[in-house]
Amino acid sequence: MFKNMAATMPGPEVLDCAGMTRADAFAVRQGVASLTLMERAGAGVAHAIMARWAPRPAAILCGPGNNGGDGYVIARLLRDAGWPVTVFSLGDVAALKGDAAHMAGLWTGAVKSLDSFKTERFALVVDALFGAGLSRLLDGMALKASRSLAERDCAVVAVDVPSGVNGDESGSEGACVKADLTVTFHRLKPAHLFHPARAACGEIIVVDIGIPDGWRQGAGALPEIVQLPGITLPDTGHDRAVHKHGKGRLCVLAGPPGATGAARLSAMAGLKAGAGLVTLLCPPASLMEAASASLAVMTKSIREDDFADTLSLHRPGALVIGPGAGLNETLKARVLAALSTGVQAVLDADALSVFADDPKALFAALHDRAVLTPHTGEFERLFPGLLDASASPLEAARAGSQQSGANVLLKGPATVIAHPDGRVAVNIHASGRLATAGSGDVLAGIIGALMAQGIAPFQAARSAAFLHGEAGYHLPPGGTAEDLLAVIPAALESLGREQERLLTLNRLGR
Ligand SMILES: NC(=O)C1=CN([C@@H]2O[C@H](COP(=O)(O)OP(=O)(O)OC[C@H]3O[C@@H](n4cnc5c(N)ncnc54)[C@H](OP(=O)(O)O)[C@@H]3O)[C@@H](O)[C@H]2O)[C@@H](O)CC1
Ligand SMILES: Nc1ncnc2c1ncn2[C@@H]1O[C@H](COP(=O)(O)OP(=O)(O)O)[C@@H](O)[C@H]1O
Ligand SMILES: [K+]
Repeated sequence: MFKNMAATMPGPEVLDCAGMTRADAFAVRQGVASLTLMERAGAGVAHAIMARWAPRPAAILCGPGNNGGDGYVIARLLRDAGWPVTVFSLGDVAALKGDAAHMAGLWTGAVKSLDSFKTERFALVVDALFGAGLSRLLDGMALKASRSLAERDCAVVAVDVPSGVNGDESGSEGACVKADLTVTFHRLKPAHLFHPARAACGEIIVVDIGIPDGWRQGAGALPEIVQLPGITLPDTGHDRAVHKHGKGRLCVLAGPPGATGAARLSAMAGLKAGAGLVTLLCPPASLMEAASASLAVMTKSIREDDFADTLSLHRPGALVIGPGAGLNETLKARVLAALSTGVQAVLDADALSVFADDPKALFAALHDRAVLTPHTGEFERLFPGLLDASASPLEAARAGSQQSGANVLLKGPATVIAHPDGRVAVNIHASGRLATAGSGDVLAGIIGALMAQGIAPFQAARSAAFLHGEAGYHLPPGGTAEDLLAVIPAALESLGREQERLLTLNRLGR
């Protein structure tokens, strides 16, 4: 079920271009020659190619900077391994500087102008035109080459990033190369995580180029990829010394009649994710609908005006508020009342959208015991323009969390979880089968359940995103949100088993 790239990653952090430059400079200060880093980078790409394809006519497209320098290393190593290699250069080879000039000097074959590059003569093309710090849109020969690659069915391998993609950015105004394989160095960059840039990368490999330990010094809190060893799962063992009230009480606010399905999904997800007791708090008119469709989930009728009192009566460890709740003033008042009690809360869907006209009123009441779970549309309503103004969802979620004072979980194929203190995590362990109505309601319930079981909100959100993602891999084709509920126990079981295996390996020192 672990169908992501975690297995090929040397470490969980995400580095932006500035961070990569700092790590590079650190390595050089520690005595690692930058030429050595470039040789290892090129070797990493050449080995990745040879592991996937038998020798075939290959074109290496080299740009004017160090990305092009890597290209000359790749050309030399492939040729030494018996590959028929042709090198094309964007610009004059004599104009290359530093390490790139040195590596070009070690290439003893011919160098043709990129202008003469024709895809139909090659079965594999290495894109070493521009690296992660792309400074402007592709144009001229580079644009022409990227277009011709898109028209032909040859394998394309991008060095560091597909040219046209900036490593810090999730998207670009302009054209970019579409790669089958992208080989990057040391750590993933934001562009490798978020669509549409991610879609241009194809398979992604991270190559260790030997930057010495210590490169993190002074880097601050780096965003990290959520990985199994770092998540906290509910205790689902057979220990008999437990009571349902000790396993976490979760409350979920139900919506008006005809719209209770979303809250019921959250509530059921809460039980499946290990909460001992889950109560749907129902407006009186919804009670029968909610009760008749729920067995293990409890239902309670609540009065119109005293939500804080309702919460003090039920004393939940956590509250989920928003799924199918209805956009009205009552919901606004209930969200603010809940926040004023300090209860740990997941604010989802309508609980976010209802503040579209006055997000500051929400922000003034928020605290770090709350988790906001917007998809991009809801995020835009709370933080107008922030996504567009940010290089990637990673930056947007970080800024949103700092503006609002709450944990923010920004949903998508890669989900970002940000804490107001600056910590950021990205979950990429998720199946596209999660793109089905109601799957976000299930996620909200899982987060609430983990918080109700005593897991701190940021950690609960990270862990829930990973568990929800794992459940997605257990979904059969055509699986709905109801099916997603049904596979949460299997997801818990497989993650628990894998975590146990990793712990055992760790104890054995392997
Ligand atoms: N850091 C490390 O540890 C390691 C890094 N390594 C490698 O180095 C790569 C980064 O190298 P880099 O900084 O030289 O950048 P790269 O893109 O090759 O060249 C910039 C040049 O391109 C130009 N230019 C930019 N956009 C353009 C456009 N659209 N159209 C036309 N021109 C454009 C730009 O021009 P300027 O903006 O200055 O006018 C400048 O001249 C990195 O991705 C990795 O592969 C490895 O060796 C391992 C160790
Ligand atoms: N293509 C995808 N790959 C992985 N996860 C996805 C994808 N599309 C959506 N998801 C996940 O599915 C959930 C959808 O939530 P949401 O947009 O709130 O849907 P709904 O409101 O219907 O419940 C989120 O957790 C999101 O991260
Ligand atoms: K490239």
